[in-house]
Amino acid sequence: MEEIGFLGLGIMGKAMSMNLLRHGFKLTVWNRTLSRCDELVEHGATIGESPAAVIKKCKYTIAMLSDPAAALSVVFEEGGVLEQICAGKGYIDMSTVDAETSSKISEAITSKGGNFLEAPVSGSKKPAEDGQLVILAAGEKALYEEILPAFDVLGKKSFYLGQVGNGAKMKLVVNMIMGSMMNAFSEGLVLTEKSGLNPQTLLDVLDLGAIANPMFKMKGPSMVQSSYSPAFPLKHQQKDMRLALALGDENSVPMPVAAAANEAFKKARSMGLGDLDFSAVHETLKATKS
Ligand SMILES: NC(=O)C1=CN([C@@H]2O[C@H](COP(=O)(O)OP(=O)(O)OC[C@H]3O[C@@H](n4cnc5c(N)ncnc54)[C@H](OP(=O)(O)O)[C@@H]3O)[C@@H](O)[C@H]2O)C=CC1
Ligand SMILES: O=CCCC(=O)O
Repeated sequence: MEEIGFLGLGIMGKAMSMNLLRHGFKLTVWNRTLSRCDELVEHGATIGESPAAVIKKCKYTIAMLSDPAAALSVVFEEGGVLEQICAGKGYIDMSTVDAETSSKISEAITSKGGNFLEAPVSGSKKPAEDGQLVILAAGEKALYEEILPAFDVLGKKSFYLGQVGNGAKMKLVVNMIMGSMMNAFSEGLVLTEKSGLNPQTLLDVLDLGAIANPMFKMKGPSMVQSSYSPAFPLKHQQKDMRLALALGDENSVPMPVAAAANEAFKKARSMGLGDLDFSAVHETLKATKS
């Protein structure tokens, strides 16, 4: 396949680009904090000095950026994607953003003749390292088909969901459910301890029943030990709750459970826990229930 550009080498972008390099893809990478490119260069990537320089060099460029503000700035600011995007080039934004942000980016790219696909992912650091993400793509179908060889390396399954915005919405619904579940799980763990039971026994019981799931299994033991090394930073989960609640607002869908979960994530941010794993919301519940 043609050389691929990659913008944004945070937790996910680094793991995804390492995986592409391991599978023989040629990559040109860019990150706002340029030193984060060094490890990728050691593994064979080339550095592009700006998003525009990456777009100029590569037929396809993937972005994995923190939030709507970052996704917009990489496209629209000086040295950004728009300066070099043109007919025959494809831009694939895999960041988790809202449909409005994605549509703005899509309109700008397509007005210059480029092709656009949004493709947020379900799955975190480890699935990104192992090529086990679930890809929620929407936008230009032809670009989806052209980029499938890369998606096949990055993920275990890709969904094509139709028009731009549908991938963003699906991703926000999934993360809204995940954030709500994390809060219910955390309350259960606190209640277990406060009522004199062993939280490890709760984990064993949950894992054998109807609500067993990979998130409880993976995060439970570290939450019991108050250990929150970031796989999915809490500040990004709160961003996703906020964007999902706005989607609920737009569609007149009452979401009292998600709204309460969002407040808990906001509280965690106010306690300085935003850069820890989203499971650190557990600390806020422990604090309020002691
Ligand atoms: N971590 C996870 O488990 C998952 C995350 N996601 C989503 O993927 C995206 C990336 O997440 P993750 O890798 O965890 O996040 P990180 O916080 O680790 O990385 C964020 C990236 O965005 C860049 N960035 C932030 N602001 C700007 C800006 N204004 N201009 C240019 N670049 C900017 C950062 O650059 P710099 O290094 O300079 O700060 C960094 O490369 C998010 O949208 C997140 O919601 C989706 C699935 C799972
Ligand atoms: O957006 C982050 C999702 C994390 C996960 O699916 O485990």
